[in-house]
Amino acid sequence: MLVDLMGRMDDTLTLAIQGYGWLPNRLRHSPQDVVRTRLLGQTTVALRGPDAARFFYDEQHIRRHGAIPEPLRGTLFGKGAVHTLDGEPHRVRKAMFTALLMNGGYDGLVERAETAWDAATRSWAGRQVVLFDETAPVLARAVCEWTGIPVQPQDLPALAADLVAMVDGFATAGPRHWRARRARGRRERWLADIVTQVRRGELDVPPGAALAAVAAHRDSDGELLDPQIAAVELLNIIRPTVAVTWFVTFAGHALHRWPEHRGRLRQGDAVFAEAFAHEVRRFYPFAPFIGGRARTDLTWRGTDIPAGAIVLLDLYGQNHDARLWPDPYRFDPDRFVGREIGAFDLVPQGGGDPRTGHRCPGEQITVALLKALAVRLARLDHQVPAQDLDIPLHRIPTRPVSGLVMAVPARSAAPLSTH
Ligand code: HEM
Repeated sequence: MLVDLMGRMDDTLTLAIQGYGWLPNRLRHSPQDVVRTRLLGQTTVALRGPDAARFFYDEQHIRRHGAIPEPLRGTLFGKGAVHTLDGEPHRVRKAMFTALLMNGGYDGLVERAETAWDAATRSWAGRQVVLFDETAPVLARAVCEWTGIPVQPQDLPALAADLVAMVDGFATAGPRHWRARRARGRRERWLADIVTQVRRGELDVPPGAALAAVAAHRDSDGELLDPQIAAVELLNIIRPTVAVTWFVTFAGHALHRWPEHRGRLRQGDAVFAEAFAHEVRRFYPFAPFIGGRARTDLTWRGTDIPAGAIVLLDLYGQNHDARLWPDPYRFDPDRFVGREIGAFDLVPQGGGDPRTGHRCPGEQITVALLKALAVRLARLDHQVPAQDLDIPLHRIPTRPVSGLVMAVPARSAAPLSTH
């Protein structure tokens, strides 16, 4: 921890050094699960636990406008994104996402991902492949087909690389960050142009496809989205879908480390596959925390939170809290078999109600894709040769260093159906 010129402690450097460990380390010594510190020179209060999540997701307490620092807006989310809205403008924009992404709105996406995966695995026969690198174009193909965004097959690898770069570079300075910014600029221009073509009737889009819905969406002011903002929101569908690559790679890691889970997945046990997907999302590190700003002067468990202060909710720490998850560092999908998951318990993608709050609207899609691809991965005949499978916790976002190299024998080409 550093001390600023006024003698106040600032945790920015510690966060950069400790990554996922930073908040759990700071909160370990707080019986009230709250810690007050400074980030980027600003008062910051970090909270953990289901009650804290309820407090955090109360719109009377926390606003999102002005909460996301520019380096994150310029890479991960985009300027003017749904993530940064509050109140009625948020609800109207969010309704577009929940209609497209929840409760069967995503029909067809998983099937497309399975088809793309099967085509890819046929080309893996007799080769060594990197699971991370192979999965991203599979998901990019599936989500572009599903949203109606036109992409030539030969352009998919570059698109997948740009979408991965936007996620990979949000929490760092240096080359990864600049790669992310360039990727975002390039893809926003491309998609803004596509939206304009759709509006002019120059491009055919299947009715009901996400591209058509975003192009036609009207915000709470009754206006169509500026093409730039429409591009940002289309990226907020295709980028995180491709980000499921991280979880698929973690699933591959889990199957290698704990091969005893392979059998039930291979059999296509749907209840177990869903539990496995939840355990991957709980166990492995992805989103470390989320942030907002205090609307007014607040108090949480005796700690004052001044109006305007940054408020963080520790997602990674909550997903590894032994009070919620006994033996939290044991990878145990069975903990989710028969367990009702509360709205504020399992928070890899935020908490609360996605319809009214900022919780991720892509959670059902994430689980459905992960279930389907974990089953296929378990059925894929492959070896995991010696490699660096370390998952460094100081790096945000992290992944197995090798990306998970798999050696696929020549005769394992034929995929097995999950149906
Ligand atoms: C790869 C797995 C994913 C992870 C780890 C993840 C994580 C998150 C997190 C932590 C949030 C912020 C919640 C909050 O601020 O309260 C979020 C929001 C969001 N996610 Fe995801 N997500 C994933 C997949 C998806 C998918 C597949 C989609 C869409 C297809 C999606 C679309 C969104 C959108 C639009 C928001 C903004 C919601 C709002 O501000 O109201 N995410 N996600």
